[in-house]
Amino acid sequence: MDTSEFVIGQRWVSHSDTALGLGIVTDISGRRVTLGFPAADEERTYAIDNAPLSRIIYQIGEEIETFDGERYLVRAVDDLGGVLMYHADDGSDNLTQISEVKLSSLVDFSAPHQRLFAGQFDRNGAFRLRMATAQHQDRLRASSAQGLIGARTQHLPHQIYIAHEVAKRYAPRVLLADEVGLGKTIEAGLILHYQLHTSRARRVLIVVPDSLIHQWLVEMLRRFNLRFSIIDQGRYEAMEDFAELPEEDDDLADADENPFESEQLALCSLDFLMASEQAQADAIAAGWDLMVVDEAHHLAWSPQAVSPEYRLVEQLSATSKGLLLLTATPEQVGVASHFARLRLLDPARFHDLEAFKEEEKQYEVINRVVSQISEQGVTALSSDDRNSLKDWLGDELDALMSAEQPEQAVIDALLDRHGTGRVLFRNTRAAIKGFPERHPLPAALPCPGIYQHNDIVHGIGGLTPETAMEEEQWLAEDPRVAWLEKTLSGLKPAKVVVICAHASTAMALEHYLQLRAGIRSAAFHEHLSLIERDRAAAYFSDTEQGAQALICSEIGSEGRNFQFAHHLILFDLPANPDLLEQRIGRLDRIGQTDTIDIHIPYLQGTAQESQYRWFEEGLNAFSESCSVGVAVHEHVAAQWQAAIDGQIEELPALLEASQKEAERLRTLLRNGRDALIELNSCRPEVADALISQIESEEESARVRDYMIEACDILGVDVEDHSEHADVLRPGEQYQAGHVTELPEDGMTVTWSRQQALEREDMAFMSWEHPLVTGVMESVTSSGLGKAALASMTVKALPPGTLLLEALFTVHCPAPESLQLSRYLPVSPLRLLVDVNGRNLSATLPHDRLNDMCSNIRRRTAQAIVPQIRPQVETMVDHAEALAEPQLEPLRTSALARVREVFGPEIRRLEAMKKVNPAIRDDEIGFFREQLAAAETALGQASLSLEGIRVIVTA
Ligand SMILES: Nc1ncnc2c1ncn2[C@@H]1O[C@H](COP(=O)(O)OP(=O)(O)OP(=O)(O)O)[C@@H](O)[C@H]1O
Repeated sequence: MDTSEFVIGQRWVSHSDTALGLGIVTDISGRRVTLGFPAADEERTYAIDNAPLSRIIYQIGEEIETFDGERYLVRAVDDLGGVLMYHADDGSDNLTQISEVKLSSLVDFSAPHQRLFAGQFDRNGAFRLRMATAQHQDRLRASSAQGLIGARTQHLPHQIYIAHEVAKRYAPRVLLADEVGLGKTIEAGLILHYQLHTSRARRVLIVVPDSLIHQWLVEMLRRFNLRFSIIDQGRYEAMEDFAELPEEDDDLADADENPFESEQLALCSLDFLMASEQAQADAIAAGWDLMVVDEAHHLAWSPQAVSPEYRLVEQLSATSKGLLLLTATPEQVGVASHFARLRLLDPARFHDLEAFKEEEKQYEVINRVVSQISEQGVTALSSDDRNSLKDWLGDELDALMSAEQPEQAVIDALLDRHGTGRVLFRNTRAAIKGFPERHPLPAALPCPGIYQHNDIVHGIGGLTPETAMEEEQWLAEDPRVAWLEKTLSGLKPAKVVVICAHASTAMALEHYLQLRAGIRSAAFHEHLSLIERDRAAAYFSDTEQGAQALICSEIGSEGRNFQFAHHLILFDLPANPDLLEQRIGRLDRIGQTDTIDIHIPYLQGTAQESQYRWFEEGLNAFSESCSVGVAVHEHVAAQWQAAIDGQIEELPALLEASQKEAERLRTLLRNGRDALIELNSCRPEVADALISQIESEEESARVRDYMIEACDILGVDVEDHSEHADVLRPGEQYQAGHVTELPEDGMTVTWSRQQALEREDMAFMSWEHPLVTGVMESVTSSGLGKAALASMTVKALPPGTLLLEALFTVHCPAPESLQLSRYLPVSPLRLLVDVNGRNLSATLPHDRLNDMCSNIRRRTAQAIVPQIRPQVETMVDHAEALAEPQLEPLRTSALARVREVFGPEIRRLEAMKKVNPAIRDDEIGFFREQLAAAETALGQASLSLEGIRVIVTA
């Protein structure tokens, strides 16, 4: 660089530190030049020979801005002794003279060629990364697997189906009611992940029982990378401590005034909310996009009595757009409560309990017609059935019959428009198959004198007679205690879950086993703090040093994962059959590999024996999951009470009546409601197609290849760990701003889903891991790789020939929630042109060019750029001219796709509304608004130049 190039007053930019802004030459002495950088309030001195500086000269037609913020268009440029004078237009054809000295120091060279001319160009690899990022983002956003690839879960069809079906809805409001242990938490997690990943939701509240807080926190993080914050009493107390700080710390206290507002992803327990009016008010005031309530059977409701829990969730759900209720036993507290939960989801549809009950009676007929259609086709229907169809589907039937696949169209319409199809999903073990057997092992024990003497072995209390006695006494004399000790010793070292109804029983048993019998055990009950409970569960799950037995009160029968154990001891039996199912469900869940032994000690001639026999012989509830227990109980309530009260002679009649009623209900449900719900809860062909799509996404486009290249460019060291696994660590050239999720001490990652399922200590690097999405977003939104210079040797081209490789993407300013990328993908368009405007894109594809290009030394490149500027500008013009005609077809097909998706959806919802008020007005309104907004946004779409690589032949 020649000294004479620098003149005081000139504007230059540092390409090694662009954040300094536009510098001004303030001093030249000897072989050194000094620049002031007003934007950064800094001064720097450089050796003239190798100053990393580029001269900034605006061209005719470009916009300039003065330091006082006025903007002008350059019309002419004069060189006055080395300092430029711009003749600029203020937009009203008034020409003003502006010396470059007066230019604003805040410069943003956003156009790729401006960056190139300002010396802000990168090496070849950065351009390649930019191109690859655009291509991957484009493919991923258009994929139906989007939102479902990031979870560390096995692909189970029933879960993937539900997740996809629910997550794609606007503000979904559904009841996830799979049988115990089939993965409702996972389904909810998948839905949350999808909605958050696609920006359909941002604020989420999860409400669960106290005992499940930690499990949810961990599951959301390790499986879905979702970081929830727990809001509990401790958080409020910490806020009070802040409030007492001196005044200058007030901001800190204010910021946290409503913790539900300051968290985007909040997790709290229903018990805590019930105990704190302040927390209730805060949670309601905060407003949510999506709320999840686990173990929703606790929300009891009847027309006469509404539980406080129900009332609270009702208020909360009114402030949340979406709502996911989870329960394995929807009818545990009766059909009225089940109806009331549906009412929470959709008050317009479920407003009348009696009408709901009446409607359920129709299900059998609907199911019969559905089966007939799927077996024989629509045309084979009898005229009676056709008339019924007409009644159910109204005028819409004709349109459905002329659909491409009329059978499927009619069945879909029936499932959609009738019953609980849209809001209720329930998968059963019977439908999913592959679950291990359950093996009941009863142990009849003599009733001890202490109980007989007090006559406390009958009635509901007779199920837990020990609670009426002194602890010392029953521990010594209740034969179940000695039996328990012996059974546990006999099963050693197998892990055993012991469940009893009351905390006092669990505590006494655990002390006894630990201290007197020397059996390693842990207690799990409501009198322990959350941390103590988690510690107990962790001690139990430890395979080497852990406890053999976990003695739980009833709170251990909900939600917890104990499938690594194969033995369950029911120290007593619950009165409610659904509670029995919940207890067994701790072991009988996804991941259970062995037959489950259910040990049932009971005292002969007492309520315990009647209850055991009722469950076993009346309901067959030990060997098989029983969904009709509560309904059967309602039917035989008087006989059951008599048997429990000690009228043993009533037992045979009770058992017979229960068997009959259970059979009748099972047949009814199999033919009616359950069949319809099952059809709606998993369509295997849709689920399989989705899974194939996810798998091919995982297999075809290798996230590892992409990330290895990104790591190389962003200064992250990649160390081989083992097959499928690497260790990522910040390296010497680490660009932290692009890799925000990488911890300082690095992380071990696996690229294989299978390994991720086995090795929880490794992060699962999928296309949806935050580290990967973070890198992609950062590459696209930053200037990295926007401009590059490369050299290439090709015999056919004379040295010094210039080529320009350009990357265009479609730019469509619209809210992310519109999801326009699904219809108008960024559609990366790559063009290769020469100075004469020849389109060489097909002759030299990107990959081939990559192999041929090599980097140019930075100093050489800096010297070349000013010389080739006019040719580069010409080539950019050529590329833009070639790109422009490609926009219209993209826009037209995007518009067609938007209409294709929204149009039928709106028509369908409108048709449904005529026969079924399940459809909310805001849902239809939402789709209409989305369509209108999408059409407007698409009209404004444009092509934007996102990157250039200038290639100079050598
Ligand atoms: N797709 C999956 N991949 C891996 N593990 C899974 C998957 N689905 C479920 N599991 C595991 O199976 C167990 C049961 O799942 P989950 O807790 O979601 O069931 P649930 O239906 O909510 O149970 P409950 O009715 O007891 O509340 C958990 O340990 C969960 O981690």
